[in-house]
Amino acid sequence: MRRVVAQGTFDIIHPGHVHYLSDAASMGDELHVIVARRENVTHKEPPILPNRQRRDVVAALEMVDEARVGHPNDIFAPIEEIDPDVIALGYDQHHDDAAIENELESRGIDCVVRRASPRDPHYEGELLSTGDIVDRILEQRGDE
Ligand SMILES: Cc1cc2nc3c(=O)[nH]c(=O)nc-3n(C[C@H](O)[C@H](O)[C@H](O)COP(=O)(O)O)c2cc1C
Ligand SMILES: Nc1ncnc2c1ncn2[C@@H]1O[C@H](COP(=O)(O)OP(=O)(O)OP(=O)(O)O)[C@@H](O)[C@H]1O
Repeated sequence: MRRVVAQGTFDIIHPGHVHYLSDAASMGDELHVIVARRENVTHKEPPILPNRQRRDVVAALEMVDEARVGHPNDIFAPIEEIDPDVIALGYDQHHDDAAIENELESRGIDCVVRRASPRDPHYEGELLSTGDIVDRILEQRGDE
């Protein structure tokens, strides 16, 4: 049973997330998703929605076998628990593949690090980024 791990913030779910998770799922037999805790999202605006709500929506997606809110301070704790064969990074995720591979090796976890592919808009106006969705909400509802 080839286990794949995917991860992210997954604030407002959109087709880009669906593409990423489908891509990750195709890399093995079982897809486990780690949903970033709000306090660990420091490289951009923090998510709007609660950890639990973001996890619940990800868990409901058909290609996801299991989803969990990540560890508060050791991002490799869930990796040790899941013991994946593949970690599928998102096409634009800010992580350093080599650094993750080194950490996996130092923890004795036999797992490859791969990158998923990007999903570009299929039509005018399709929004495939949470940040862009929030911007559009602010534009259209911001002054209510
Ligand atoms: C291998 C791996 C393990 C992770 N484990 C956790 C974790 O245990 N807890 C957590 O809050 N975030 C975890 N994350 C998510 C990161 O904290 C980061 O917030 C996330 O990758 C943001 O990606 P995004 O900008 O695409 O949403 C993990 C990420 C990776 C790549
Ligand atoms: N359009 C897309 N195509 C492919 N993968 C995507 C796309 N959008 C997001 N992802 C992937 O989904 C995962 C989670 O993304 P995240 O929760 O950061 O949402 P986001 O839409 O990328 O947010 P933002 O654009 O505000 O940074 C990341 O690995 C990211 O690479």
